[in-house]
Amino acid sequence: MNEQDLLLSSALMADIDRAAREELGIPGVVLMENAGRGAWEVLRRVLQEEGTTPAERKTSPEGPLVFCAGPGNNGGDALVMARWAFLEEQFPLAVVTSRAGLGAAAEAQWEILRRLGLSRLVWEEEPGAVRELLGGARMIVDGLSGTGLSGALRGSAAGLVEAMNASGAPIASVDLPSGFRDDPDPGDPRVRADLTIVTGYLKRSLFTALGRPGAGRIVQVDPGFPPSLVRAAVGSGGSSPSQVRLRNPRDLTPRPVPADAHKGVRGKVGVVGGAPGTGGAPLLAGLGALYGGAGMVRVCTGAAPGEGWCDPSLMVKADTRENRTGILDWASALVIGPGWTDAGRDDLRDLLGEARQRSLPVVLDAQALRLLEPALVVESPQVSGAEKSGGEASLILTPHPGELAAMLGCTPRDLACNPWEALRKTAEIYAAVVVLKGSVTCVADPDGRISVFDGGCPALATAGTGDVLAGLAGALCAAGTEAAEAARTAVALHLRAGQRLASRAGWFTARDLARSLGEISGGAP
Ligand SMILES: NC(=O)C1=CN([C@@H]2O[C@H](COP(=O)(O)OP(=O)(O)OC[C@H]3O[C@@H](n4cnc5c(N)ncnc54)[C@H](OP(=O)(O)O)[C@@H]3O)[C@@H](O)[C@H]2O)[C@@H](O)CC1
Ligand SMILES: [K+]
Repeated sequence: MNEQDLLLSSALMADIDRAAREELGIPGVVLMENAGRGAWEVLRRVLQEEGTTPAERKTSPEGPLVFCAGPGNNGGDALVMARWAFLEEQFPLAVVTSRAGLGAAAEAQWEILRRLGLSRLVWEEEPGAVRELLGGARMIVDGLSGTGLSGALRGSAAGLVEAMNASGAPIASVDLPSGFRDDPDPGDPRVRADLTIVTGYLKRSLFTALGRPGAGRIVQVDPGFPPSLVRAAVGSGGSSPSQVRLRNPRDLTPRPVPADAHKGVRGKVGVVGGAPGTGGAPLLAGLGALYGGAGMVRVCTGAAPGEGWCDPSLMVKADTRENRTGILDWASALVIGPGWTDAGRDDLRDLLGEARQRSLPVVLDAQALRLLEPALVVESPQVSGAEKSGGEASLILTPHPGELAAMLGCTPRDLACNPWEALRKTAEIYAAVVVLKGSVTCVADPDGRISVFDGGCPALATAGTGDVLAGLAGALCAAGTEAAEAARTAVALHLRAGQRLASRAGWFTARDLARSLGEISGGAP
């Protein structure tokens, strides 16, 4: 399976599944066998690894693997897994189905198990016995629903999901944690999985703010889809608007700096922000830029002199009209917004306009995103990118979900459920690169591509880390990297620095993060 990093909607995955069967004539039972056997091999490896079960789950080492199957092909996959587990004779196991009547493919798989001598419990008929079984499971395999779910899980399956979550046993979901769908509601019943074994391509619902915490570790198996099908479905060019890809942070590194590069050629970053009480933010952005390789950083701050002072390497000036003009003439990229509040709003809008006129790359962060008002209505068809963007200069927006929601007139909850179209439209309409920050961070290009970065850690969600990111993106732009690549590289380096610090030192501050960034972007091993 090529294109392994593509994130697809469940609906598109179901289309590809159908095309494999109907257009290419690959029997569904073959795909199911490949999916189920591959998923079992993943699960067996996980069971054999030491300490893979999360501490908060109770494990019953001698307990059975409980395979829970729904009526569809997702249930069929789980029953194929049960067969391979049974044939290996290593693990005690039990089978549960949500209801007695199954669809044809799942029924065929159950019939094989029945003839092999296995029995099953039916949730609808014996809920008490099923609860008891689940409570003593070594691991629950969740095959209630996958890409075929329509609407929120209802009826017996919803009840079984609740019982699985309440059991306290670890859960491995097949393809998707049951209940996941393309357009979910936060209140949907859904499995909270420790491991998700994806059959086929990765699904977008796993990488939203709502979905990611409930998917656990994500592993892919290939049921044998011809890659031509997915290429035909999403477009083989790099700019298809429907392309959402998972990126490995290790694949993105800053451009090498020549050994003789002096500070003048490594880029000059100007930071404008700060207000009384939030003086640390622009300085942290400045540090992010310095540790990201900028040769020089100037900060214009509206905070009181000395407030948040953190490093003598930063050239700090008061935020006056004169100093702003000076920074415009001097900088090779600007970061506008860290720690800024509303004071002098028109002035700052002028600064943004002037920077854009001069084709100076700009990173717009925090409250300064409001300079892009009037509020954008995402659906608004009459607003073209050219009218809104005001030129070709590169613009990077770095909102958190609350800030993006305010720009779009939606709620953070909407973005948590399904951010893809909102992100794509925002990038297109502003002709900007949009970095939506979170435990999963997404970078949307104006041409419609979205890069997804997984693996955020709680320590990265600490005050000031976003300022460091904005400064780093500014440094990469100042060094001549194109805006989208600069934003993606900044997110990747920021994530790696955070992961590295968290594994070494646990909690950390934004200032520590900036330093760690220096090690990584400077090429320390
Ligand atoms: N693509 C691939 O790579 C391959 C796909 N494969 C696998 O197939 C999976 C897709 O299978 P699928 O299409 O049969 O649907 P699935 O996810 O089992 O769930 C739907 C079932 O649940 C039911 N149901 C529906 N809505 C409901 C609701 N709101 N509340 C309650 N119940 C609801 C509905 O039954 P109904 O109630 O309509 O009788 C239906 O039977 C996919 O995720 C992957 O695991 C592999 O085998 C091969 C390679
Ligand atoms: K499932």
